[in-house]
Amino acid sequence: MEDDEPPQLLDVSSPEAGPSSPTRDAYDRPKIPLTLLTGYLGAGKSTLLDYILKEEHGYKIAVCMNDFGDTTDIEAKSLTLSNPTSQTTSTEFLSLPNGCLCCSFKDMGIAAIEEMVANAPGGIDWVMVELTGVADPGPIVRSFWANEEMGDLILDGVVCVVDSRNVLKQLAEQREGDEINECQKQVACADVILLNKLDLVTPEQMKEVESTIRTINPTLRVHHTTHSKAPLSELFNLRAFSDPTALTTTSTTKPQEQKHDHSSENCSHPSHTPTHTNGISTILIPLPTLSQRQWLRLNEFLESVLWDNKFPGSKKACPEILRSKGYIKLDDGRAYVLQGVADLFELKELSENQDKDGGEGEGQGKVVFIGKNVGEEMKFALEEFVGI
Ligand SMILES: Nc1nc2c(ncn2[C@@H]2O[C@H](COP(=O)(O)OP(=O)(O)OP(=O)(O)O)[C@@H](O)[C@H]2O)c(=O)[nH]1
Repeated sequence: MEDDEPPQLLDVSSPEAGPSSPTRDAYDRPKIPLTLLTGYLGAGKSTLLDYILKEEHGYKIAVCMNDFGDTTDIEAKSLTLSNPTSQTTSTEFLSLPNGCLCCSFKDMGIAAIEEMVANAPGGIDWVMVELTGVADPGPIVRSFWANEEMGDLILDGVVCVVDSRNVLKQLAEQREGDEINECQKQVACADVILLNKLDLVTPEQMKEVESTIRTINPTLRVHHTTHSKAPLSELFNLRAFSDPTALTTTSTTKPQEQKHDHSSENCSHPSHTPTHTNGISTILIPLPTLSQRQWLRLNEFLESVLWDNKFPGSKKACPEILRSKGYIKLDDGRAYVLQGVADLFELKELSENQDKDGGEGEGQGKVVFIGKNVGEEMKFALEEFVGI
């Protein structure tokens, strides 16, 4: 997108979405969608929030930031505009001219965020929570997701901003005991990546960055940005934890493009052979239509691998899984989508409509595991245990 081009305001695929329906229910449930924002130190997270807080996009977004650090100008402006006579310097809670709310976020628990949203003047359409640059998003994603049943928020997706100039170096940073580093975890856990600082890399460097990022996480939607300027429609309504098309909509959007581009150059699909990058690897296991028995065996396999960290029926430890996704078809016509973050996973049955909406490639069942040293062993073990 060009600098002076207005952002795309609404996701037309989501008729409920929009500024005219502030209490809309994006999931047919009275819950407020929440986006987690990750990215390594200096990648451009605050720049993205700054952009969102200033743009006229029509959403009432509550933005929870780690601190107001780089946004003192917003703070000053909003305080002046909302209450010109006020001398207050409070940075607890700011109402911005475009309807957004901004709050300082330090060790703020989910309950506190929910309370803040419930008490927000005029209501809130969306919540964005920025994590620190060195945060491992896995446990945080897991907590928000686990809280959904009981809470008022629903996790829409994880957006990760990447400094395209430095990310290869950051991904390669060694940690004690060959641990997966934070940058790798952030990429592995993301649903959408902004390959930011496009102005600081050559097209060849960008290509290398994108291919490395996709090797770590082949299920990503990728946007190339400068100063984190991505249309909200590309960041919101991802339904990453409930969307049957999550595995088939990987795409790249370059700044001048408004729509997903599925050309072979820009669209990457998960590889069937494991791909390794700095200790993180990914495997896609194609699944045939499963019988009832095979379906139960698959459930057992997932429980053993994700909960007990073992291959079923064996004492052998299996690789640490950071993220799992899948689409499973049964021979009785049912279809399920698998979403997993670390040991937490969910198999959600798709309604006929959702399944029809699955888009290209939904006919092929598959499971994708992203984790440390995930290899063919995982594929062989699953195939043998499930009997496919
Ligand atoms: N040249 C260039 N600079 C950028 C771009 N995006 C952000 N920056 C600059 O990069 C620096 C870091 O950006 P921030 O938005 O503060 O990064 P952050 O991810 O919030 O950083 P932490 O809070 O340290 O985790 C700032 O000086 C931004 O102005 C870009 O696309 N191009």
